Amino acid sequence: MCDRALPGERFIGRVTRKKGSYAEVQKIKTITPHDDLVEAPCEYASACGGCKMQNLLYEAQVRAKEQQVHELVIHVGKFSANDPEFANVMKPIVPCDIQFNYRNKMEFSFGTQKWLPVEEMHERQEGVNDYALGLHAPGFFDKVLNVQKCLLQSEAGNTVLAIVQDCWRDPELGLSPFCVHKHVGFLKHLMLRTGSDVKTGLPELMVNFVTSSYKPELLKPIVDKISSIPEVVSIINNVNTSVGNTAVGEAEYILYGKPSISEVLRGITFQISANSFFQTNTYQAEVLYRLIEECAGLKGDGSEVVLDLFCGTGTIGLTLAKKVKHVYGYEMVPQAISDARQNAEKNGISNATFIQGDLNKISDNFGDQFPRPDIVISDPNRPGMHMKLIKYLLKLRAPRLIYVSCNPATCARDLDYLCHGLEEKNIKGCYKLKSLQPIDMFPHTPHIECVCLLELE
Ligand SMILES: C[S@@+](CC[C@H](N)C(=O)[O-])C[C@H]1O[C@@H](n2cnc3c(N)ncnc32)[C@H](O)[C@@H]1O
Repeated sequence: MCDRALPGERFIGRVTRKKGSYAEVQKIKTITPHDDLVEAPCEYASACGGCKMQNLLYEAQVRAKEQQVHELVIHVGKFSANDPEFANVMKPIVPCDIQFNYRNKMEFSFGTQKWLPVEEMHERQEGVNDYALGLHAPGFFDKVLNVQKCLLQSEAGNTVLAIVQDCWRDPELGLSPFCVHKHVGFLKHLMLRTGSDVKTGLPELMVNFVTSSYKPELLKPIVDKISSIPEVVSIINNVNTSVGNTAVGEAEYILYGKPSISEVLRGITFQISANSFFQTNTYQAEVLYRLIEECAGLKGDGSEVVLDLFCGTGTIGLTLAKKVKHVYGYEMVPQAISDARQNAEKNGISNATFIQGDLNKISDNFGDQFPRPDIVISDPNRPGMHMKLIKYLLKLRAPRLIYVSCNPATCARDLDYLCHGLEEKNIKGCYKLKSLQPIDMFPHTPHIECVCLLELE
């Protein structure tokens, strides 16, 4: 593993960590650059931890992602490339047609220590504050790269960011960034979410200030400025009094406008509140959900039961609900469950039930609340599925299982358990991998999404 090394590039590196056949390498000098090297359009690309592949031609980015999925499926998933069916199973990656302004959510941090590249260190002045608003420098929880603009977020998001950048350091406002070492200061994060007005289709924006205490009078001057932007329909204040620096607050206040924004996916309208999960690339989520529906192979006669695991705000299940008998969704975050129920109601969907629960801690009676599903959709976050859930699914033996994953490494591991079992734990696999479709949801970043179809053997 080497940060910022491009696939195919030849370079000199220093091994910084080694364990068995795994090594971490720090790049020192490029010998032969990658053939598809391009100039990154973003001025922060070389320092920001987000777009690590922006200096690689987009076509080469997706080729590299596809290759990575292939290798993981073979080495971690233990599927054989010599199997004549393997080539049919592995589908070519679906690229994203929109490579900039695609993110509907950005979380910027306020920091007391601005991160500067070595060549700009001399600009630092004694006694002058070093405050920053932007993205964490890779590997530093306390240093923030100051950014004026992010090419991945919406234009409206960049307008708000520019206004906040313009005024938040003004001493007259009395605002201070939260210091992660001393645990003092007020402003923790600025979260920007973009949705779209259901009637007009125009962008609508939620601005969420995460602060260490509730002092609306301190935010009022900034709130007054940004609420004048027509796209801004919601300004929220999440208060997080803990010493931790997460963006989720224990209390939420509305400073302006609505408590949530909306977005339309596959004809269904979704309400999105400040802390609920929603696919971050709306354009490509439309493509992803179409692929999931194709994999589901629904009969369309309203006879099938779908179990939607890790359902978030119910998006996948709700887009299928009109064609099936019933959807049962499971999710850990109570706010997401409440959004899912409201989303069902607002769209006139009465055949969907959403249940809050931790899928890492399922008990022996898990499953008593729903009939045996015809189709299971599982969309866990990066750590993948807990062994308890995998054992449950192997016992449940639903005819079709669609595994949606944002981490091909844990996806390959879980596919191995589901298809090949785990001998040392006496677990027998019972599924056959029918197709694995990588899809690029996040151009310029190393992230890869996969949709896998498994059928009962
Ligand atoms: C990748 S998201 C998928 C959300 C949804 N399927 C969608 O497409 O919008 C994963 C979801 O799993 C939820 N989650 C994470 N760990 C969980 C757990 N242990 N039990 C239940 N839900 C969990 C997260 O809150 C998040 O909403």
